[in-house]
Amino acid sequence: METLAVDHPLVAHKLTVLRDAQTDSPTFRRLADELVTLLAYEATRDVRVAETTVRTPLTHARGVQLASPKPLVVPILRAGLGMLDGMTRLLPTAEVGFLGMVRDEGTLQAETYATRLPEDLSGRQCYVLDPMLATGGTLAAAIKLLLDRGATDVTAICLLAAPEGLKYMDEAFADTDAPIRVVTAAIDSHLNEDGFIMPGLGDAGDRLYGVV
Ligand SMILES: O=P(O)(O)OC[C@H]1O[C@H](OP(=O)(O)OP(=O)(O)O)[C@H](O)[C@@H]1O
Ligand SMILES: O=c1cc[nH]c(=O)[nH]1
Ligand SMILES: [Mg+2]
Repeated sequence: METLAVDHPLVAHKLTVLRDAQTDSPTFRRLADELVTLLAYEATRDVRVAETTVRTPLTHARGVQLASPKPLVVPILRAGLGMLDGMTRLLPTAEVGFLGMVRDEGTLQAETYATRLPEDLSGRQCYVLDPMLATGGTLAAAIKLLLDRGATDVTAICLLAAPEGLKYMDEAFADTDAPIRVVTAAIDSHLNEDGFIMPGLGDAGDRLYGVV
């Protein structure tokens, strides 16, 4: 598995405001959206394109367009939904599938409660959106599901990742041939005893949408 922590002053600035406990929900949503677009720029570096030609006002020019089959973007509900607009702004022609997953806050085990994905993902590049990679249980389960349906490579975009979760993912996909990537704004220090990322930003879903 490949991990990229994006080193850019604008990414660091937006992440700092997201971490701030004083940041309200509307500001949190806007910054998460902006941050995803910056991360998506790096995450889509290997997106498949096909050569094409266009007619300029003067002559012809060679260029590229997104290749078929189109990439699939998969936000993991609920918090990943806060990253969808920022991603599709950069990849407007991508298709979108949905995965609903929730982590049991006692056992830290992820459970899938909704799946709305194409049955066959053969040849598809997939981009999974989830702001928090904590133990890695949620993201690993989501990526396995996509690989089982034939996805050829999977890139996860996360706002924050914990070293424990990255190690778990590394081990989970050690024998997988398909390229797996994690692109994140930062790798934090550790998980606390409740499985929260430290220093982190708290519960991303609650900060985006409120406590349920
Ligand atoms: O790496 P893990 O230890 O599996 O934890 C990370 C998961 O926890 C959060 O979701 P949560 O279960 O809080 O659901 P929500 O998005 O509905 O708030 C987060 O958005 C990830 O999906
Ligand atoms: O720190 C964490 C860990 C899991 N889920 C979150 O929203 N935040
Ligand atoms: Mg949550």
